[in-house]
Amino acid sequence: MLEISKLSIRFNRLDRRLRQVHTETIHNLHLSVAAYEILAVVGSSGSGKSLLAHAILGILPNNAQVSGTIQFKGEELTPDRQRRIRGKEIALIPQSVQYLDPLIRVGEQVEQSVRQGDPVALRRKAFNKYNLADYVAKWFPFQLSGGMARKILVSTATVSGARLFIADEPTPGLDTFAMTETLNRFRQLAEDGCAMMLITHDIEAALTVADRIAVLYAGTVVEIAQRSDFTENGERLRHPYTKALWKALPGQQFVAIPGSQPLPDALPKGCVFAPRCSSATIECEESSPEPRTLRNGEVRCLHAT
Ligand SMILES: Nc1ncnc2c1ncn2[C@@H]1O[C@H](COP(=O)(O)OP(=O)(O)OP(=O)(O)O)[C@@H](O)[C@H]1O
Ligand code: NI
Repeated sequence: MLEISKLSIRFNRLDRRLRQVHTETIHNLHLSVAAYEILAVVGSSGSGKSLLAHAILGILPNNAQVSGTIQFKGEELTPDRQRRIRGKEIALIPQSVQYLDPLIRVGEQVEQSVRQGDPVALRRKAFNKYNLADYVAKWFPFQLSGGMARKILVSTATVSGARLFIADEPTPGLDTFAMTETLNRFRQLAEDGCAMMLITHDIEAALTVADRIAVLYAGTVVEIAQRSDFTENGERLRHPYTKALWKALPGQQFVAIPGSQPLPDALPKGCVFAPRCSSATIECEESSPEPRTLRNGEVRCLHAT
């Protein structure tokens, strides 16, 4: 349903001496999501998750320069097409609850995004699925708790009848029940034939529902793995960063890797992970590896086997 290839995003700005400087925040990124599938995109803060979501929807800031191609249902997503199908065929569940209009009652906001069918009935059904009382529909966003506001954002997207959903960190602020409800709702949508992209830094949540996991690091996808690859010591994982993420989980060895993700304006020349990688060689420092297929997944590492 969605096919992204060679996506790069650069920001142009003027420096203190009024010279144009470019920072590349997403580099040569490849990704696809199919109908009936939940693809999780995991990565730490600043790895480019929200920018990726905004690029797909065509809502990047004006000073962003995009290259590469994004296809939706086999056809290129041009800015014009993005405008036409945004909120209709492709729905965003945004990261920030500030996307709710503060002056419109929340029930009405959900109803406004219905394209087909009875808006009130569909809104009621969505509220019902989420244990939101019907009177909440009359509330304004400021009256909602953080978790309720998230449920409203998810409801707004799900009543739209979209086929591709992009959920940017949909679970923070939700209690365990509400989180399970949300993730089950995504599973249901996938079973109905939708394509779901679940963006999160919570790898454990991702592993409870996703079919495949794309790991984002410093603006590029370093690995695409199957959920079943996250097992035992992580021998089935392909990239050293993914293995480190897996080992860092509380249920595993709970050991963090030293160092931090490089910032977009201080990227290493070669592999983005080389400075933190214990198996890095001179080749890794010299050139950035291209993504390649490996054991039913993808990896961007010279030494992965
Ligand atoms: N408008 C902008 N101009 C310049 N750089 C930007 C802009 N928006 C984002 N960036 C940079 O792009 C990088 C990726 O940002 P992004 O918001 O996509 O991260 P993220 O993975 O969603 O992080 P988080 O988990 O904190 O939401 C960051 O280094 C950020 O500083
Ligand atoms: Ni984000």
